[in-house]
Amino acid sequence: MDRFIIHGGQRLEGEIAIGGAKNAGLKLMVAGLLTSERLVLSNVPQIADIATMKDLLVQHGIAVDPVDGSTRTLSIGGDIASVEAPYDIVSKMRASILVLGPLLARAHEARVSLPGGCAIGTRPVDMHLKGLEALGADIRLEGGYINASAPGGLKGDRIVLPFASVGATENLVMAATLARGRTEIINAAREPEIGDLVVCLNAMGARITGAGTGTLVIDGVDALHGAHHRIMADRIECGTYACAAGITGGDLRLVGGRISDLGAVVRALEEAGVEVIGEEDAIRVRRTGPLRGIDIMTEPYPGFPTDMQAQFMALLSVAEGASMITETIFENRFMHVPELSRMGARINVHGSSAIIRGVRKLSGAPVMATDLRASFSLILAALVAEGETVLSRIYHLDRGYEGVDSKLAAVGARIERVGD
Ligand SMILES: CC(=O)N[C@H]1[C@@H](OP(=O)(O)OP(=O)(O)OC[C@H]2O[C@@H](n3ccc(=O)[nH]c3=O)[C@H](O)[C@@H]2O)O[C@H](CO)[C@@H](O)[C@@H]1O
Ligand SMILES: C=C(OP(=O)(O)O)C(=O)O
Repeated sequence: MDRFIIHGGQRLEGEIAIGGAKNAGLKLMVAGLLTSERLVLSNVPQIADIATMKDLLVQHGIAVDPVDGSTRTLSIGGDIASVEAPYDIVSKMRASILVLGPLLARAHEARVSLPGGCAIGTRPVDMHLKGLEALGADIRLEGGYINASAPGGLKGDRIVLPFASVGATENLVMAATLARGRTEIINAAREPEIGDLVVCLNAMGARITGAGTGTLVIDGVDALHGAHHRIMADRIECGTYACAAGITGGDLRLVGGRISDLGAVVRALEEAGVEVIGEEDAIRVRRTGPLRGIDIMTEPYPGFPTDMQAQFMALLSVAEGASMITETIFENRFMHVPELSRMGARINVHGSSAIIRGVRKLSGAPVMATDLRASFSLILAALVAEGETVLSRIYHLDRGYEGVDSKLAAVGARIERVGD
């Protein structure tokens, strides 16, 4: 298993290219299930989750072909040969559950493994299932699988989500594109990745309005057709490297990053003493003064994203004064705390809140990645720690960050990937 060896103390300066968004790209690939024509996606990030999604689509009989020899552009489409999403793929990547709605919509049946919990929480899928039932699906849980069918096709309805779930909104919006009549999703999630999905679905012939608001209205159509779509820039990758500039007192241009997608992250950076400047097709992030402690609460978009919580925990570990971070989205998303503490951070967790008392310095240590964002928080801490940090289990990072070592090394970090 590969590890990162990081020597702290370097100020980061230069440019980092922000790639296509994992959390948009995965759902956009799934949208390829909705048409027999080709959906061509560009700006595809080269990360493990995208490769897993390719395996899943291929298992359904859908072709996923590189365009002009490059896997940065994928041509997706074909006839559905199997409606089963097996346990070995779904257990690797929870976003696999998103094939359920599209399979039901196009093939009128689906057999999808239940994803189960993961390191950050139990993550049930009850809202996905109830919403699909409202659209007329018959759903039975058997042997760890969701067996779903809608022999006469899905039928539009009004669905009120009890919580603005990103995945449930995406599953239902995709299912509703091919349902008969009108579907309304009330309390829909407003994350920019859903907006990106809606743009693509509409380019494929869907009729969806309300993206970015809490109500999505979908008028079903008989069939979707092929389209070309460029995957939006990854706002979480962008926010993560913004934290790298902030924690090292550096100056980074994050090329391709969009300030409007960062929302509450910009405010939090500024309050903490990090300057954020929007440029044409880039965001410049720099810090010249001290880092200041702040309070953060994670919330659905446009609130502060849970996917940036761990990175801010690292940043605030070396800020002046105390900070409080409250995690409201996932019940177990503080696994980075014991690892950051091993590097000298002073953090106490009380239920869903963590109190962080800033320290003057962190020290390098052997630490372990536990999930995707937690892993990056340890890299951020390592960038300013005295001495050497060895980060193991970096397969978590490979799920969602492309070329972490090369991107960081190019702006001055001392980071090296080593195998066993
Ligand atoms: C691949 C992808 O895009 N993942 C993102 C997506 O995950 P995901 O789509 O899984 O997140 P959700 O918004 O659905 O989950 C939010 C909360 O709702 C709960 N819930 C969700 C569905 C359901 O049927 N029942 C239920 O109780 C979850 O357990 C969690 O506590 O949004 C999260 C919240 O912004 C991000 O952290 C993830 O990075
Ligand atoms: C939690 C995340 O992803 P997933 O929903 O795929 O686990 C994430 O991207 O931080």
